Amino acid sequence: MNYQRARCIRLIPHSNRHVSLRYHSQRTIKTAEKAKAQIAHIDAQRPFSPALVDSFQRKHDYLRISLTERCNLRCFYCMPSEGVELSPAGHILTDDEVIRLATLFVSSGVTKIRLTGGEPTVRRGLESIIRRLNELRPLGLESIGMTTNGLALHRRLNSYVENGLTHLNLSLDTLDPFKFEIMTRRPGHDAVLRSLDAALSSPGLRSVKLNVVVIKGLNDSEVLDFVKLTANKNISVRFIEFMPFTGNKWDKAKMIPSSQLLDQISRRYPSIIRAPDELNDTARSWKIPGHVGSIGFISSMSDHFCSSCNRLRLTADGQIKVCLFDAKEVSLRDEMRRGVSDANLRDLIGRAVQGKQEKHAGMEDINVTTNRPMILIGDTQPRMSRMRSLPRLTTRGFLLDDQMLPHIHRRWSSSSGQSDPRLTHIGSDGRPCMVDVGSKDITKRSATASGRIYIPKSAYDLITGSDDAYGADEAFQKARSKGDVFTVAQLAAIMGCKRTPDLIPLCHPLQIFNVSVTLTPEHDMRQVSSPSDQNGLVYSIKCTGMVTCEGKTGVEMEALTAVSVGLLTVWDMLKAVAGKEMTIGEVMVTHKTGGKSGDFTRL
Ligand SMILES: Nc1nc2c(ncn2[C@@H]2O[C@H](COP(=O)(O)OP(=O)(O)OP(=O)(O)O)[C@@H](O)[C@H]2O)c(=O)[nH]1
Ligand SMILES: C[S@@+](CC[C@H](N)C(=O)[O-])C[C@H]1O[C@@H](n2cnc3c(N)ncnc32)[C@H](O)[C@@H]1O
Ligand code: SF4
Ligand code: SF4
Repeated sequence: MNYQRARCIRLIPHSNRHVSLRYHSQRTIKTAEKAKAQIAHIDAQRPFSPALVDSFQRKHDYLRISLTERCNLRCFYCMPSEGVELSPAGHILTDDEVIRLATLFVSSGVTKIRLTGGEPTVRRGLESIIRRLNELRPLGLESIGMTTNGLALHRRLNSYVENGLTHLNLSLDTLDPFKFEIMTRRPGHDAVLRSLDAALSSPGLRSVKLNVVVIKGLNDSEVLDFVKLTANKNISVRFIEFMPFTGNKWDKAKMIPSSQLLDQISRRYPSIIRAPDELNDTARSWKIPGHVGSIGFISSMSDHFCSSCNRLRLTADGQIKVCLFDAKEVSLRDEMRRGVSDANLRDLIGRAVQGKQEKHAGMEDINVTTNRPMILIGDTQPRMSRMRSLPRLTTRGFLLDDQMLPHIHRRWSSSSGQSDPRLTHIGSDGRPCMVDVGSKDITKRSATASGRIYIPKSAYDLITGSDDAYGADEAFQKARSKGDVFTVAQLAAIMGCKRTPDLIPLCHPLQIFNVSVTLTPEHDMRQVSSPSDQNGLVYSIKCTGMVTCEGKTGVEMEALTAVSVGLLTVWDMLKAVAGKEMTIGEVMVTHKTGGKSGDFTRL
């Protein structure tokens, strides 16, 4: 049975908004009431699958599909600094599985699909997925949206639109290229601006929205600059409240409530007026008379919109997630791979939807330790002035100013807890010595380090399993005969870590509790001198090592050794095919806890 949802333009202001976001004219209220009545009438005529209606009578006609866990940026608010462990390739839904599920959801009443990630544009065959989704229009699908960071969009946008993409949300948190690198931990600001231009001049797109996550002390100084963009661009700029997810160092003090931003904008633009929202929209819309575009506030934290929630999400590894903030998931992938029928699949979806909570927990109570990081779910003061304080160049080439340092970067301090440029392993006689840690307290400590080996595409394909073209090549057979690169390198890293005091002369022997090492193949656009393919992609393996112990001194040397040995092992295993082209770099401590000097995180 096909359950079709009523279709009409919904321009209903929400009723449960923060008071300062709420006022609107009597006329708008009448129009809204009329539209509501029309929707109720049409809904009554066309049944909606009960599987998509939850116990609070919310109808879920909006499906967000995460197409990948991978991303070519590393936004600090979205993923932990040590990265995320990716699902093995075989766990990710195939194109056919995505389309089968999308078809089932659309025939049950979903009218809107949004593709997200990770970064959806890094998914192979995205055009074809959009084209196949577009074929679901006769079943009731009305719009195909995508949320993207825009890094690799400008070249392919036309083709996405030709295949059926109708709505584009572009994420860009800053208009300052330096700050962009700090927030995303990658270069590429220019490319995103090019994508924005391409989107605004694409006649096929029905809407272009700009997502700006506002972080106190980082980009809140740019709010009025973003508002200015709406003067002559037909764009909706949405200011998003910073939300907590596993590993993103959320802090209430860094989140600026939407109402505060609205106050700030109203002071500069007193004539600002409330604009109609689309039904179930996450954003409250406002408009400045005379501006072509509009602005919106997504206040997920300070003033949630759960009562009108119509969203379901499908993670890249095929789990249905009924709420962004609920860690519960049900694997549709496993059932499909067991050969379940569509009817049983729909029942399973129905049971998950029935379990949906009324709303997310309060701001302080959201359990961020058990939910996924945002990247795996799919979904500050006057402009930083270089006059105020001289920017500093960090070792990774990032510019930081003094205001940002307390929020995002704690500098190392010496064992005495004071900032001290003295070399602790050189004694007063100028000779090498170990640091006497006898008087220090035993504390629980951890350190995470990471590093990267850049490799050519052919080697990347070989170890990630997409190397059919090289199957017969002797050098490749030799490299392969050494075994699974990832497993061997992981073991080598763990063993290397345990030998740290034998390798580094003045290191203390420590009793290590745990060593965890991950190796992640990545390909993305970078400005490094490593060889890239014809699309400008650079291929690398990132090694991350986390070590914990209880002791009188830290384990950062152990974490660094683990990473270095892991990367050297990848080199050894690949040298037959890529020896002269590989580069090892970016070895650094990214996170540290415990000890007198306290916690440290490097962005
Ligand atoms: N609480 C909550 N916030 C959400 C949800 N989906 C998206 N958001 C918020 O909306 C922001 C922008 O997400 P987008 O991917 O652009 O999606 P959207 O705003 O729903 O997109 P539209 O289809 O244009 O309404 C995210 O950063 C979240 O803050 C949701 O289901 N629940
Ligand atoms: C997870 S991303 C995935 C799609 C794509 N990679 C992108 O960045 O647009 C979807 C949206 O979530 C937003 N987001 C990520 N982490 C967030 C957080 N902690 N709080 C609020 N929004 C967040 C991003 O800014 C982006 O607009
Ligand atoms: S917000 Fe988007 S671009 Fe940034 S790390 Fe997350 S998935 Fe990638
Ligand atoms: S928090 Fe959950 S219930 Fe609330 S709007 Fe988001 S997905 Fe819907």
